[in-house]
Amino acid sequence: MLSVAEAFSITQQNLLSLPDKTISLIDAQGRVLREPVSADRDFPPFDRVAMDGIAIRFADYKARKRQFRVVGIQRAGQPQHTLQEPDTCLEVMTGAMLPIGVDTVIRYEDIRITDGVASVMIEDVEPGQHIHNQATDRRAGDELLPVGTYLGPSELAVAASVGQVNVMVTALPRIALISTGDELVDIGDTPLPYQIRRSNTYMLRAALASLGIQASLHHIVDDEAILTERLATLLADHDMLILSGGVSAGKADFVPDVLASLGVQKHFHKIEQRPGKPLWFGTTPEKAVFALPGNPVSTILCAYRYVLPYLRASLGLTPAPLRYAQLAEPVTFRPPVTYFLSVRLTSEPNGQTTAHPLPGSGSADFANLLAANAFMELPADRSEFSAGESFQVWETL
Ligand SMILES: Nc1nc2c(c(=O)[nH]1)N[C@H]1C(S)=C(S)[C@@H](COP(=O)(O)OP(=O)(O)OC[C@H]3O[C@@H](n4cnc5c(N)ncnc54)[C@H](O)[C@@H]3O)O[C@H]1N2
Ligand code: MOO
Ligand SMILES: [Mg+2]
Repeated sequence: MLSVAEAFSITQQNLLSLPDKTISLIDAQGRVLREPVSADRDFPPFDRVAMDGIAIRFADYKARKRQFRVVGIQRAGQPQHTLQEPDTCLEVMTGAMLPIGVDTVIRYEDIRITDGVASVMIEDVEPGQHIHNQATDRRAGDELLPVGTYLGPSELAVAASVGQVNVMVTALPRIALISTGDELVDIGDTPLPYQIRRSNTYMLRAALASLGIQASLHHIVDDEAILTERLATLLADHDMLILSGGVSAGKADFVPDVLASLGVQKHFHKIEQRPGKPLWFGTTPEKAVFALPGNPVSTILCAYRYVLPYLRASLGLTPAPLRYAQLAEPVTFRPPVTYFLSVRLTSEPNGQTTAHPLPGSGSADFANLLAANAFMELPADRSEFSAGESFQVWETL
């Protein structure tokens, strides 16, 4: 059976190849950039006044001059003015171009203007103060957003400022989320004693929404012929299928055989891990299929540990930064497989992240996920884990 690292690496070597798409910047929140965005002008594009007040020649101030006749006003959004005569000043507004002939700004709070003459009240004026000089931050032509950038609020602001009305991003994959199982009824139905409402596909849809993906929801009963027919259609209409249930050893666990019969090449089935051991992954030349174990804790673990990193990489995003936390209490886990322990992460005043174990009652105990907010990955080659030891965590945000 495969280790977690081996299974993960197989998924990452068989990514979806997704086309580029040009979309309006207003719709680009959460998308992944496919062409670099560069500065069309310097940042800032001119010597920019940074405080409301007056602009003077520092040489006048240095020569003990403290009173300046106000000869005009330079507002933001106006062409650049010029200060002609010595011992005069211009009022200047934040965001305006610094006028020609001045080099220092003094705030309104530090002057008094009486009868058109500004008197400087402070003695610590520095040359060039309160001016945000042209090109201090970035230069015209600098690459601002490389390919693979996730477009969040700051990135969209920068793209907007350089005139990117449209951006080229990775097209989102069309994904079908499919629950399987005769015991599962619609959430609007009242289950009979031997039935439950399906929940995994709702959980998966929410997890995928973090990447901007709106997956469709489907349900298929445990009938091999029906499963074959429905999966054939869903496969034809989507880039990726994510199934839940029907991948273990039961009499109704038809999913692996049906996927094989549809020409989906199996890359692996089963990983040395708990929960989520029966995870199945396969591809066709253009599509991918993850068949996740049906127990809800297994489903979500496999989604966050394999499926989301797979989608991130397929979209061209850099991997999410690794996260670690310190165990709050000792943990014992005997089987020689990787144990994904449900934990609640808390952040300490010293900056450390602590993981409080919430083992729950097994991989069907999805109510336990309400208190937990991450899985801690405890390595397979040990069974004792001490308080204070640090291990990788996968947040289930
Ligand atoms: N003899 C063995 N039995 C089992 C093994 C094994 O290795 N040998 N593996 C166990 C493990 S581990 C898991 S995990 C489960 C995986 O089962 P399946 O993927 O085949 O899933 P099902 O049998 O269809 O269902 C399992 C469980 O999950 C519930 N479920 C399924 N889908 C949903 C859904 N959409 N929403 C909510 N709950 C769902 C289902 O009702 C079952 O209770 O197998 C073990 N058995
Ligand atoms: O993988 Mo199963 O999730 O241990 O119950
Ligand atoms: Mg089963």
